[in-house]
Amino acid sequence: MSMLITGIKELVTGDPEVEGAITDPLHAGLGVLRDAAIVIGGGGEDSAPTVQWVGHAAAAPAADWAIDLEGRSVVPGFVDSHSHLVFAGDRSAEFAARMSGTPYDGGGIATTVEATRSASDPELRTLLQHRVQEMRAQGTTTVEVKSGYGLTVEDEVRALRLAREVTTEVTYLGAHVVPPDRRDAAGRAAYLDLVCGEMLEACAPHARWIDVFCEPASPHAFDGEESRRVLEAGRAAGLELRVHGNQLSEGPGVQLAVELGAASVDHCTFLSDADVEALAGSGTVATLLPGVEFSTRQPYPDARRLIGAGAQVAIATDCNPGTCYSSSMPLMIALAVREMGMTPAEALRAATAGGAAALRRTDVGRIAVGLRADFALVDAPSWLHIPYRVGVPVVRALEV
Ligand SMILES: N=CN[C@@H](CCC(=O)O)C(=O)O
Ligand SMILES: [Zn+2]
Repeated sequence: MSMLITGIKELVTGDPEVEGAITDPLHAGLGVLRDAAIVIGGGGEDSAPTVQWVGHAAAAPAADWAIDLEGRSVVPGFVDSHSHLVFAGDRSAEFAARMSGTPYDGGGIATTVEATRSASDPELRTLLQHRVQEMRAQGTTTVEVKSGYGLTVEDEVRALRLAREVTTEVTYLGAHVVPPDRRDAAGRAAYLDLVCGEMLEACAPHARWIDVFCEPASPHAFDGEESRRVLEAGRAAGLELRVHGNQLSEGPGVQLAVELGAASVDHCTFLSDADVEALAGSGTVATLLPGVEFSTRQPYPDARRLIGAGAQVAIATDCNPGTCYSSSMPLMIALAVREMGMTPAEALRAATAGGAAALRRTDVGRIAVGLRADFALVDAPSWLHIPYRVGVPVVRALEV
């Protein structure tokens, strides 16, 4: 069975080469078709429908069924390549303190670890499912989910098992922080042994990725050498690499990520010229998390400097209880445009194809023949309404 989706005022394909795409600078890199249609087909119990045809509505082939979007717009489903959705507890008071000047240093993570360990599986599952639904309701169709609020073998495995119920993009983050009861030198060394040994062995079968919070400026996180050890152990266990780097200060995270061939280094708030240069010539995506800067009152990363140098950029929510409790990719797009100087087209691309690159995925982030039918519906005549109508729920995942 095939279905024709027609009445699309603007269709963002993400393929700049698509025939008939608008060529002006406002739409650069997006492959936008006006008055467009899509035909999807296939799919069944175990597989999603795929795109069979994309083009101007006037040239659309017949299909078994048709739906008319009556002048709304369609974009690729957002790819949120960085989130920490498996947690319990509340840290709103920490947010309030930051708004009146208390700096973020990662110390609050311990509060979430305690609450998460105390929650039952059904409680955590319900919280996780609710957050994923919240994301879909705002246009996100692919999400990466990290562990990192368990910090024992059992609790990290549990977080990964739960994450695997909602996504294939599961990340082992035992190296989020050193647990508070292990902060002396011996305890720290023993925790690192655990993260790279028994905990890794138990977690690797449940994850695709390994991540580390590389931040020498935080007493809770890991320095360059510790991070290298974590990443190399993860790689030896068959995991692919991603890094939290350069969030609170210039540091070794970016260089390490590039050197080890990580798919992405995330935050990139404080970068040296050498960091920018390294990213520009690399296969490592710079993932920017503007909601973190919003919620921690930090300066925003310099997206123009990265884009100008030729680095590949993604944006993601980092949805977590500490630095950014927002699941909204539309808000991240708006912040990227308003606060980081990205054009609307660059921001939308970073939230779709950029996120896909950060997850090394070629099957999402674009709308093209042969790819999964993975779309978000914009209740407006133009995709530009995503940042333009900031705070208004104009975009949601399109269920087909
Ligand atoms: N910086 C490290 N981890 C998270 C924050 C976690 C938390 O504060 O609970 C982040 O990406 O910002
Ligand atoms: Zn994070």
